[in-house]
Formats: sequence, structure tokens, C-alpha cells
Amino acid sequence: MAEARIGIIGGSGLYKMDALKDIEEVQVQTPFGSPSDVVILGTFEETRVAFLARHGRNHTLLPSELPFRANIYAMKQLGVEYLISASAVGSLKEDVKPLDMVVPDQFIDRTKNRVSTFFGEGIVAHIAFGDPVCGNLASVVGDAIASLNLPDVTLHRGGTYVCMEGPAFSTKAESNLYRSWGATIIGMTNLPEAKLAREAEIAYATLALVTDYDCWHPEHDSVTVDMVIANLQRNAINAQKVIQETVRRLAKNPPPSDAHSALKHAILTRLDVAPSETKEKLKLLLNKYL
Ligand SMILES: CSC[C@H]1O[C@H](OP(=O)(O)O)[C@H](O)[C@@H]1O
Ligand SMILES: Nc1ncnc2[nH]cnc12
Repeated sequence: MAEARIGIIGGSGLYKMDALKDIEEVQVQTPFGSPSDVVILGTFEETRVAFLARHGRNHTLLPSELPFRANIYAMKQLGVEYLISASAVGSLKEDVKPLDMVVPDQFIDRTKNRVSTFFGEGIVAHIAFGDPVCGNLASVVGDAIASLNLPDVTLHRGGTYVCMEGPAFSTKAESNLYRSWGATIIGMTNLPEAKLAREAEIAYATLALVTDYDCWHPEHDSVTVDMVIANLQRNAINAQKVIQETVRRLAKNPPPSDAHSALKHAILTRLDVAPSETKEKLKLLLNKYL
């Protein structure tokens, strides 16, 4: 059931995509359970797009409770080849200000409680993850932001996103540790998604919307949810514009992506003798290699 080549996962404060027409709410079932909410399929300027609210449309799921595997598998089932995550993040650098946009190119994993692979149960795969986002897709997102000349928004191409477990925000000692590592931004959601998207051979990139200076900055209050939401609401119109421009550019010129063949050299198990239940469960990922 190929329905949409472009998928959007909306994070905190981004629960819908305003410009979609001919909307269908799809309750997708996957071998990994149900996604966070219905997937909204809609049309933007003749391009079919699949939108999913990561925490649910009423924001009912903690980062640690997110059904990451179901979310990414649902996108795969709908035919998604390019996936953009719009996410709220804290800044770990002075020159990355609230309301700025970052398109990160690296991640540091500080999660403790996430399942970040489709594999196991008799089939072993190790994807390459040195470059965890698709550079070509990230360029399209960056170019889309740059083309809009948004007032008061500085674009940062590249940067390292620390993915922490949460739900509590960091301590000052942790925040300063991440700063000493040279990290740029911090959030709680994008790393498991990036890994699973890579396993699913979907190109993935993040549009990170800066909402706060976390808790390290001596001249700014420590991050609170009110701060995150207030800044995201200020940024929401811009974020919608960026997503629309990105979809427009992707529809016109879908870039090649190494992610689209990520499993080619990643599967160690001989699939002809692998357990048939696991092959059945993962058939969407494995079909082209069987
Ligand atoms: C509401 S502040 C913390 C929350 O916001 C970010 O969510 P998302 O990445 O889905 O935009 C952060 O990762 C936390 O989950
Ligand atoms: N400071 C922060 N830490 C973790 N996740 C966030 N999301 C938005 N701001 C954040």
C-alpha cells in the first residue's frame, strides 16, 4: 500500500501539518504494534505526505514510552522514502539561540531505555551509522530554511544532537559535560528514530527548533516546559513554512540517499536458514534481499 513517499514526524508543539488537503486518518498496524497515533495522509501541492505526531496529537506519550519501531515501520508500510523529524531542542552553545534552526549531522546516545533495532529473534544486522542522518536530505532541509529568509532565525547546518532519556531535563553538571564534548543541541527523541529509519532504509533528517538554553547558561533560566512551548508556538509558523518548502523541493528533486540501500551489507545471518517467523515479521525490510 504505497501512499506517500515523504513522511513528517512532528514533535513537541507540532501536532499537525496545516497545509495538507484531502486528509485521511489511517490507523496503521505493524508487527511492532500501533504507532503513537493515527497517521495523517494528506496532499500538499499534489504531493502525498504522511504526518505522525510523535507524542500523539494530545501529547500523551513520554519520550521513553514512544513506540519508535511501530512509528518507523508504519512509515515504511506507507511507502515513505524520505522522513523529516521536526523536533524541539535545547541549545548547548551560546551562538545557537532560542528560535534558531539546526539541521544536525551527528548524534550522541545518552538514552538508557529504548529499543532501537528491528533485528534480533534469529536475524542479526549491523547498519553503518557513522553518518547518522542522510546528508542529501539534510541539505534539502537546510536549503529550504535558507531560501525562506526567516526574520530572527539563524540557520545552523550541522551540529551534534545529544539524545537523553528524560523525562526530567538535564542537571547543570550533565549539561556542562555535553558542552565540554562539543555538542550543539539536546533532545530526547531523535536518535532511536534515526537508527530505525536507517534499518528501514529510509532517508532521515532532523529539523531541530531551538526552544531554550537548557540549564547551563548563567544568564538564562533553566529550561521548563512553558519555555519550550512558548518558543515553539512563536516558531510554529516558521516550522510549517520550512516543512512545506522542504516537501516542495523533495517532490521536484528527490535526492539519492545511501540510506536507501543501508541493509545491503549489514545482514550477517544467512536468510535462507533464518527463522521464518522473523522473516515474515521483517518482510518489508528483507524482501529485496531474500
Ligand atoms: C516539551 S520539552 C521536552 C520534549 O520536547 C522534545 O520533544 P520532540 O523531540 O518530540 O520535539 C524533547 O525531545 C522532549 O521529548
Ligand atoms: N533542554 C532540553 N533538553 C532536552 N529536551 C529538550 N527539548 C527541548 N528543550 C530540551
